[in-house]
Amino acid sequence: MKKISILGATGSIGTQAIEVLKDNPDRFELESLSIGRNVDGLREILASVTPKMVSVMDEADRKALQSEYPSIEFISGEEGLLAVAGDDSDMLLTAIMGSVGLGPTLKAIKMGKDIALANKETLVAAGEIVMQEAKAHNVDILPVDSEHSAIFQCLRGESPSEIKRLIITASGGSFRDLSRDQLDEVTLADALNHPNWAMGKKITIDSATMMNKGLEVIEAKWLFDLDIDKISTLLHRESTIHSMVEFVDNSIIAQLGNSDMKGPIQFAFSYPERLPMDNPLDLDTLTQLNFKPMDFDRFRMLKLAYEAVEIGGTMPAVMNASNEYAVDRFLKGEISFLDIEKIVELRMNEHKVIDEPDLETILYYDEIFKSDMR
Ligand SMILES: NC(=O)C1=CN([C@@H]2O[C@H](COP(=O)(O)OP(=O)(O)OC[C@H]3O[C@@H](n4cnc5c(N)ncnc54)[C@H](OP(=O)(O)O)[C@@H]3O)[C@@H](O)[C@H]2O)C=CC1
Ligand SMILES: CC(=O)[C@@H](O)[C@H](O)COP(=O)(O)O
Ligand SMILES: [Mn+2]
Repeated sequence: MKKISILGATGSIGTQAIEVLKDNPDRFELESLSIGRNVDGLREILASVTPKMVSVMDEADRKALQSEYPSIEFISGEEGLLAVAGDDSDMLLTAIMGSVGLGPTLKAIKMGKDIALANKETLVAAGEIVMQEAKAHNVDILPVDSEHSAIFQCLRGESPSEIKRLIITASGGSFRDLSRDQLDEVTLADALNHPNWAMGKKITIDSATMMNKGLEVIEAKWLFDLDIDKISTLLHRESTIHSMVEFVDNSIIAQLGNSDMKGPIQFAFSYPERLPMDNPLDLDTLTQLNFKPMDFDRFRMLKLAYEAVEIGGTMPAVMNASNEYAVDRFLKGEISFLDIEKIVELRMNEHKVIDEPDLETILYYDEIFKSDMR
């Protein structure tokens, strides 16, 4: 029995992960979990599973929940996230949103736990440090992000030296059929309407700005240890091909599936085995697969991400933190859609890069650029 813990259990990935655990009760056991502030969502989870420990964001929630569920240990704040990361499980699913996942992920790695990684912001902010620690502690980082799970599957049994390039597919997001001029008028509700995937709010906005693809390009660089010029993107509106790998002999291997994250989550949990699943892709009704070259003038956030990774040092962390800051303000209705891009670009331009930053330096800039403090 594999013991699994979840950071971000009330979210889109977290709730689907709990479904996967419940679908496979003879294989996986939930050890502990964290949530933020969605206490009703937590109550729904606790109606069908009983973890040993639960971390919540606020102390007031912890106190109330502790009296409601006396058999579960409740902890709060950052200490709570670190306690879940440091528990007795074999694997940690990082389904928390944002770079707040970095500290707990490193803690779990140092404890020798394998990581099922959904939280891409962690690798964008500190990919080099995280991958070095994983190597030092002999820990597997198993991708949950659909594109990276696809690439991971395409690369099974292949030699890294024979990779010509990764081809990360992009749906184009909520505004893919609009010109840049038309983006002046778009609303939050429009932005949250992803054409193919039901996901949390922050990643849905990232998909609409194409920053999601930027984060994914950087995530792929670290996960697969490749130079950035071997990582390409391609518009593919159906999201049926989750991603592809082109090899030196021009062969292209793709992984296909429905827009259902239970597949990548379950594969990360069961790897190297595959377990049966429902919801197969129906090839009989799949009539078309469309492809279009990426348009870097239309989707400038993706260009910024390539620039950030080329510059290196603290720049990817600064880009990520600035994006978290701007998306949060857009979600609160404080800025317009195009302001997200303006803020990220402005903050990146202002930043004096520190080369080869240590963890403390990354955390320092992460905090500053995620706030109004700078
Ligand atoms: N959704 C998807 O299909 C995919 C998501 N990902 C990545 O997975 C991660 C999670 O995404 P998603 O599930 O969509 O996000 P959601 O917003 O749906 O869920 C986020 C989870 O993290 C918790 N959380 C958020 N901020 C904090 C915080 N500061 N402290 C403690 N807990 C916090 C939330 O708690 P609460 O709600 O209780 O406040 C919730 O449980 C992201 O990094 C995303 O990029 C990657 C690929 C696909
Ligand atoms: C499900 C998943 O992995 C998301 O990251 C998804 O890929 C978003 O799609 P786009 O960013 O291509 O719109
Ligand atoms: Mn993805």
